[in-house]
Amino acid sequence: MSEILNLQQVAVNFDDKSILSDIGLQLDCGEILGLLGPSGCGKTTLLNTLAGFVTLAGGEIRIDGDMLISPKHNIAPEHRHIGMIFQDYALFPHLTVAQNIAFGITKLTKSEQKQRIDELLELLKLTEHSGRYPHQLSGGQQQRVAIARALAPRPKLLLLDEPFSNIDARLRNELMLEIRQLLKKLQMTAIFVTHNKDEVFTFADKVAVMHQGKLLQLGKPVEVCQQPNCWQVADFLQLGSWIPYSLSGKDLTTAIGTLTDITDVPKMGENSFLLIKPQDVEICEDETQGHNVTVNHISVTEQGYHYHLASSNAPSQLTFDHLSLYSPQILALGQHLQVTIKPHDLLVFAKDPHSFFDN
Ligand SMILES: Nc1ncnc2c1ncn2[C@@H]1O[C@H](COP(=O)(O)OP(=O)(O)OP(=O)(O)O)[C@@H](O)[C@H]1O
Repeated sequence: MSEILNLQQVAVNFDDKSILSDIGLQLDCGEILGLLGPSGCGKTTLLNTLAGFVTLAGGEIRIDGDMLISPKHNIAPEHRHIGMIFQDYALFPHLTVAQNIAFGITKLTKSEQKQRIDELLELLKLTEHSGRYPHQLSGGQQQRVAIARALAPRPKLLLLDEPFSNIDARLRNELMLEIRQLLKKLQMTAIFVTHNKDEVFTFADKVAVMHQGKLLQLGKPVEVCQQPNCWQVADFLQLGSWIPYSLSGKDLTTAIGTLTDITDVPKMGENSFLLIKPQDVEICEDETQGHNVTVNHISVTEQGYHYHLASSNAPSQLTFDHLSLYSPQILALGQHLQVTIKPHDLLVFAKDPHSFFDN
């Protein structure tokens, strides 16, 4: 598959302050990338840099192989063949749906314009709304118009800044699936920004997790979930709970049990914690064993209950106050119980004292 986008060591500064540094990523034709990360990490700045609204301080961007953008060689936004969809859609309020879509294709002949507009109206199920103004449309319909307008000039890359944040939760999933199918049908390469990990898993082929202007991890959603490469990625994606542990030979001990004969013994560094995913914890049915945790919060989920557990009776260096357990079983607040860790591939990370989730 041909490469549409290649970024090497991209850097951006605002007022001499580094906002993006050492960003490298590649996208093949038709791939959809979800950009994820905490507020202020630089997601929108990266989209604006690709679109040409922000200039590079370092590195290079290559679009479709032959277009090279670097600090010494800038290319104006209108010549980059990139379509952008803003969070508030930025439709022209005084233009109809059809006129909004026509905005970027005025160089085509009138009949070519009409053919392209009709095609897009049909593709985005807007035909019956073509004469309406943006204020006469729902949020979802306005978003379709924004997508149609961005697709009209046949861009090589589509950028979407939080495309689903203004859509009510009930329609969001349906719309995400529909737009994903549309982009796939058109073999359109796209990058979208989101705060929501569920959107990434529904909409993206690849996920890029950013933190403080850097790209921490890039990969398929399933890879990033199963093998997060650092504490920030695992924690931002809320992959599990962090509990302390101690190591003795091949035995790894926690407040909820010891895993023996660990072959891949994780190195214990300062501030290292074990990541426990909800599927790694199970309740021991044998009540004669006593208890090692207490239920200190309960929330209801579609599948059952989400319990927050705190360790009880553990030596002080192994205590924890938050371990997630999902179960259909009904437990009471304050109830003591015994849980164990199922043997699994251990994920151990050092906690960064300055990371965003500590604030
Ligand atoms: N025009 C600007 N001038 C100076 N600093 C800016 C400018 N635009 C953004 N920044 C700073 O750059 C950093 C990254 O901002 P950006 O909007 O790209 O983050 P983001 O990840 O998209 O955040 P959010 O998720 O909240 O939209 C922030 O610290 C922000 O304050």
